[in-house]
Amino acid sequence: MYRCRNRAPRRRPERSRLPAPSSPADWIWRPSVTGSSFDPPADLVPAARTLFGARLPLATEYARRLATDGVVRGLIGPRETERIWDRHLVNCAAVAELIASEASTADVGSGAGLPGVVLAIARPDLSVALLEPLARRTAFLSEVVADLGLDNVEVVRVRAEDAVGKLAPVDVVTARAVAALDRLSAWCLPLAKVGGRLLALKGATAADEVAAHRDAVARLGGSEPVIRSCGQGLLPDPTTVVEVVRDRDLTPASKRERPERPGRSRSGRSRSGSRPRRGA
Ligand SMILES: C[S@@+](CC[C@H](N)C(=O)[O-])C[C@H]1O[C@@H](n2cnc3c(N)ncnc32)[C@H](O)[C@@H]1O
Repeated sequence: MYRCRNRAPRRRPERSRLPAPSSPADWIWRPSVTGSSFDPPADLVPAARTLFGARLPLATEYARRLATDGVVRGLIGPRETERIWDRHLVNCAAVAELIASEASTADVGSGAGLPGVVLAIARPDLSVALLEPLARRTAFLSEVVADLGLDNVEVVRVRAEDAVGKLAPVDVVTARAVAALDRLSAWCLPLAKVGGRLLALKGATAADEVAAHRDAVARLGGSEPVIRSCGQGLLPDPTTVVEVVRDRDLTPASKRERPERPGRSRSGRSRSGSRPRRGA
């Protein structure tokens, strides 16, 4: 059952094997250059400046939200607070180098906003739809998007497989830690335009996943997966991404988005609200 966003936040993280969040005073931070404990650690400042530019303060505010609210509300593990910047912010922002300017994107299984919110901060030219089925997470995402003033982001509470035909096909679908490559391709490729791409942030399992699932990806209308490394020369630990191009449209006609006829809404009513005349 979904929680009401007005209720007191749950105190324990979702995975019960994780310890309960400690108080902010117990969090371990690497040295900061400007004195705020939520700033990037000194060794990541050059990368953070390159990736976020003038929007670095927004990224820092997002880091603060993840490390405070995000932990208290069980959206991110308490141990993640000490690696918010390397494992989450710069790691996700590095993927922006694979995305063309002004692209439309959808982040499937966005969770607390990774990588979608990070990409929206780093790249205000993108439009970003955050797709997430769990109400508690979409509540957090909506608050963050409003508080950070991210006007290039839309939060959509939906399962990826139910979004086909409801969301206009996008140039790029991103996903991190959501599903294995075969299931991910089944969910994500139908959300991309033909010629659009799935960028799956995969880490060390990338090569094994490609070997295990390339046939399934081809059957789902995807290209041969290519492994990309993002943030080379910038990050101590570059981000590994599996890229799949949507080669073919295998979406059943019944699930495709139906373009509106000029002057008519989908209900069959004209924009003025009257029913079309027979034979008109
Ligand atoms: C392990 S979390 C990863 C969250 C985030 N991407 C990250 O890297 O921190 C997986 C997320 O996928 C979401 N998810 C699971 N099944 C999904 C589906 N069918 N469609 C969209 N999201 C889904 C979950 O609700 C959850 O938020």
